[in-house]
Amino acid sequence: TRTSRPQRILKAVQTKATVGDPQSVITAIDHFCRHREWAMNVGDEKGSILDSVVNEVSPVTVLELGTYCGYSTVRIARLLPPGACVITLEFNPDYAAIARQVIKWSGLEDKVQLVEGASGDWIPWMKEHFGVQAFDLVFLDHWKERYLPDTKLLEECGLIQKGTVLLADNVICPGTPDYLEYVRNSPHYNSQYYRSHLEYTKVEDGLEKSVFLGY
Ligand SMILES: CCCNc1ncnc2c1ncn2[C@@H]1O[C@H](/C=C/CNC(=O)c2cc(-c3ccc(F)cc3)cc(O)c2O)[C@H](C)[C@H]1O
Ligand SMILES: [Mg+2]
Repeated sequence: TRTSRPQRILKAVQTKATVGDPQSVITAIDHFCRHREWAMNVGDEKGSILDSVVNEVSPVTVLELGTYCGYSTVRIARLLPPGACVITLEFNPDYAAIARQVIKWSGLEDKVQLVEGASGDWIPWMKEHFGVQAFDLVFLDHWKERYLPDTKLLEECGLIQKGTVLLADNVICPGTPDYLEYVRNSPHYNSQYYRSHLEYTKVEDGLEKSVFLGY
């Protein structure tokens, strides 16, 4: 049977990128998705905004919701200092398997903990299982209708504390209206929109950065 798009993305990495060179992995995926087949990676334009937020926060523990092929996992992990790590949740086993190989090719496996499972099942176990006190940065890029319920779950589990930064992809396209309304109207968040474009296109999209102010 035909290969899947994530399998073709992995092949592009393995033929075009250099083992142990995260930037070449990012460049290979962006080139493939811009010139061969579009795919829903955060991409280079929004990826630069993601990079600037990671550098600004200099997080020790990062949570990523929705690994997909591991593109944004590599973008985040390549900027983390020794001792810092990104826990990334992916519930589709085929995507998780591809992402593991992309992360391995980039040489960043020591900074990444890829957990195969659903956010709703794993978030309540984060403290106990991973010894996480609170996340410094959360990157939301999974099913758009899950952004709000998972944010509320993270709050309930005490995984969002004063200073935690939430960075959400696709707040315009496909859009996350209930999440946007929540973080923009809540007195507990200071929210900021970074206008950009849908990956590899001229369509408007953007990232929303929301800093938790405490209770
Ligand atoms: C209950 C499960 C929830 N918990 C979960 N727990 C763990 N993993 C989860 C959970 N829910 C989902 N996932 C995983 O995350 C990934 C899902 C990612 C979803 N992303 C989009 O849908 C999107 C669409 C467009 C787009 C824009 C314009 C278009 F025309 C077409 C497409 C652009 C974009 O940048 C986009 O990120 C992955 C495929 C999926 O297995
Ligand atoms: Mg996205």
